[in-house]
Amino acid sequence: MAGAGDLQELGQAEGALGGALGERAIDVRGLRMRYGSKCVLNGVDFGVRRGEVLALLGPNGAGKTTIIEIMEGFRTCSAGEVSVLGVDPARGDERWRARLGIVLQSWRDHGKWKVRELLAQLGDFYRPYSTAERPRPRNVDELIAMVGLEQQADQRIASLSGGQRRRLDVAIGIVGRPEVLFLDEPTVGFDPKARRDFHDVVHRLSDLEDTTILLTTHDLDEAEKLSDRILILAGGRIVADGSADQLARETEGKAEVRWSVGGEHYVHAAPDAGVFVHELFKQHGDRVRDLEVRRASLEDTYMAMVRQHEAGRSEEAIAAFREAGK
Ligand SMILES: Nc1ncnc2c1ncn2[C@@H]1O[C@H](COP(=O)(O)OP(=O)(O)OP(=O)(O)O)[C@@H](O)[C@H]1O
Repeated sequence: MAGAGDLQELGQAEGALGGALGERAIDVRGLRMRYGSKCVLNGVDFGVRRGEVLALLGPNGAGKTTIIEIMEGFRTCSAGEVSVLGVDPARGDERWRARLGIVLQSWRDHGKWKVRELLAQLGDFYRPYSTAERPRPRNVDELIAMVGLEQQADQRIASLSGGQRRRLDVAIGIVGRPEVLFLDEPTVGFDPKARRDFHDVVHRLSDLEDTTILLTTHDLDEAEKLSDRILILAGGRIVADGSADQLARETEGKAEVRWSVGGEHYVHAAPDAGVFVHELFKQHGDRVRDLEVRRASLEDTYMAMVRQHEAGRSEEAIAAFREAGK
């Protein structure tokens, strides 16, 4: 039977290319979670390398927040092994916690505080855990500029707009210069400029500070732009694991080829667009015009995987994914 363990091997092979397995910041094996009689996670395996940006995708209720909360130590899993920075989150102490950054979905109100005051206050928690490599906390003014809240720095939090509060959430998540950052739907409520600024922050954190980032999002375009690797969670299992390009290539999705000959327009879905286009030119030569090849997008891949799962065919989807990846 093809299972998430096989996909894990795929992830490991990929991980081995980018860095030694020992450099993993997060390791999850055989993770299971039940709420009462309801099984939400049914054997989840994956690893995340240091400095890697990983996007966790999946339909509403798939268990993404549950995974993140287990890794943060907020929830205890029903079974399996989880290691974050070499520590089981259920046993993580304050020193371990100070190495993490967390941006949750729900907003915890500190309405009476001013932006700068709150960040300075929260930053103090990290001061004892400062190292030469990671000075903690981050300078508050630099942080405020990083998330674009300069104009609101001395404003009360209760008076911020929804998007500005979300920027503050991100600032709170990174004030301690975390080694691992968890972002649960970080850009909900962001306008396009805030979204782009946030993408710059993520790239800066991973490229310049080697921060490992695990984020959940429903925005596939964002997942593709931000992450080195994407996991798709459905039916309590990881059903796909790879870069956006790999997922698009390795799913059974077909590329769409469009062209015209003698003024007539044609479209054809081809599993191997290269072979098809070669045949097309063999047949029609330079009479082929307006040639366009569109490979399966991440959205196509995502929809295909989730649809197969919903039709009760996730085993088949995993097997097809593995087969295509050989
Ligand atoms: N404390 C809880 N008690 C019982 N069931 C819960 C609890 N928390 C989550 N669940 C259930 O577990 C499932 C997974 O929830 P979770 O919030 O992890 O999903 P998600 O993938 O983050 O969803 P979304 O995309 O909607 O944020 C859901 O069916 C949810 O109803």
